[in-house]
Amino acid sequence: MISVEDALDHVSRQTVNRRSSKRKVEEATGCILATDIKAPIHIPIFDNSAMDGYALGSAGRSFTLVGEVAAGVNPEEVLKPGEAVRIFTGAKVPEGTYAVVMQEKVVAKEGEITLEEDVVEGANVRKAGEEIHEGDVVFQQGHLLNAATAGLLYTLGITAVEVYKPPRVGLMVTGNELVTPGEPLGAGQIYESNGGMLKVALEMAGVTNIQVRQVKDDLETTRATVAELLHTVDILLVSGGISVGDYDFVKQSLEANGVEEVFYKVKQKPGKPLYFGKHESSYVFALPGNPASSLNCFYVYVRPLIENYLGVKSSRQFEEAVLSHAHEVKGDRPVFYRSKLAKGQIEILGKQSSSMLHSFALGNALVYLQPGSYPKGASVPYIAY
Ligand SMILES: Nc1nc2c(c(=O)[nH]1)N[C@H]1C(S)=C(S)[C@@H](COP(=O)(O)OP(=O)(O)OC[C@H]3O[C@@H](n4cnc5c(N)ncnc54)[C@H](O)[C@@H]3O)O[C@H]1N2
Ligand code: MOO
Repeated sequence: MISVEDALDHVSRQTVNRRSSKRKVEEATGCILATDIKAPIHIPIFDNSAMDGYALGSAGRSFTLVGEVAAGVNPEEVLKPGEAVRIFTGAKVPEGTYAVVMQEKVVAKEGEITLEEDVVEGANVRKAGEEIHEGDVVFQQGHLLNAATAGLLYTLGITAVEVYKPPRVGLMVTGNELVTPGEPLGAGQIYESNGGMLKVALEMAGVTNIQVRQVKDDLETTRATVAELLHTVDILLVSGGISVGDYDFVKQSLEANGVEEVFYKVKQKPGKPLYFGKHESSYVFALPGNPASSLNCFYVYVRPLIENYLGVKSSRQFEEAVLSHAHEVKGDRPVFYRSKLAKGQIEILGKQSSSMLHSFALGNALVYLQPGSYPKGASVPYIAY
C-alpha cells in the first residue's frame, strides 16, 4: 500500500500524448492554447480619439472648425495649425492632429471653437500599437482562454486557435447488482449511479469523447471489454470490482490484457483499493465501486491526469483553508472528507461513509487530513470540486 503523496507523484510524473486541434474561438473558451499567438495587426490599429470633442491642428485657444470625423470614417484632409474638426470616440484622428479636447472644455460658436485652457500634445489620442504591436506575442502556449481572451482574439481579427484536445476516455462499469435508473428494480438490486456520475465529472473536466460500457461480474466479459476499450482510449476508467471479493475480476482482466500496474491500494480513506496502471500510451484507473470512493479518487487522481492532457499547468491540488470546528481523525489512514468551503472557512460534513453520496453532493471541497486532532481554526489542505 502506497501513500497518497507517492500515488499523486506517480500520476503527475506520467508523460501524456498531448494532441491539439484548431477550434473556433467561441468553442475554445476554457481550453488551453497549444501555440503562441502573435498579433497580426497593431492594437489600436490606427491613432484614434478617446473622447467626443475636437481634434486640434496645433496648440492654442481658438480654432476654425473645418469638418467632422465620425467613427468608421477615414479622414482625408490634413489638419493645419489653427484648424479643428469635430470628432467622436473611436474615430480615426486626421493627420496633423496635435491633440483632442473633450467637448465639455470647449465653447463652440459659428464655425469657431474656444478652449478654456491649454491642451497637452497627444492628449486624448489613443496611439496605434500603444497596447499591442504587430508581431508581439500576445498569448503564450499554455494560456487559458477566457472571455477577455476571446475578446482580444476577435479584436486582432483571429477567429480560430490551436488548443489541446481532451483525452479520449473509456468508462467500464462493473457489477451484477446494477440496474439502469428508470428500469424496474429486483430484490437485491440497486440503481447504477457511478457511470452517470463519472460521465458528468468527466464532462465537467472538459472530456467530450467518452465510451461507456456496463459489464456483469464475469471474467471473460470484463477481459474482452477491457481489450476493446484499451485500444481506442487514452484513459480507461473502471468502476467497481477492484477489491478482493470472489466476483472482483477487474485486476485479473487488466493483467490479462498486459496492463502494467503502477500502484494498487493507497493508504487513504475512502478509496483504498484504487488501482493505477499503464498500457502502451494509455492509462487505467480502476476506481473502487463505493460511489463516494469512486468520485473521491476521480477528483484526487484522475482529474489531474486529464488536466495534463489539456495542458493545464497548475492543477487545483491542495489549497489551504481554515477549519470552522475542531476535528479528530481516528484510525491510521489519512482521510479525504467531503466538506463545505465558504469565505475561507471549511466545515467537514456529516455521513462520510464511502457508500454515501449525499455529503459529496452538498459539499464543494475535499479536506485532506492525517490521523490526529485538529483545533477549530487550524489551517487544512483541501481540493475543490
Ligand atoms: N474483505 C475486504 N472487503 C473490502 C475491502 C477490503 O479491503 N477487504 N475494501 C472495501 C473498500 S474500502 C471498498 S472501497 C470496496 C471496493 O470494492 P470494489 O471496487 O470491488 O467495488 P464493488 O465491490 O463492485 O462495489 C462496492 C460497493 O459499491 C456499490 N457500487 C459498485 N458499483 C456501483 C455503481 N456503478 N453504482 C452504484 N453503486 C455501485 C456496490 O453495490 C457495493 O455496495 O470494497 C470493500 N470491501
Ligand atoms: O476505501 Mo473504501 O473506499 O474505504 O470504502
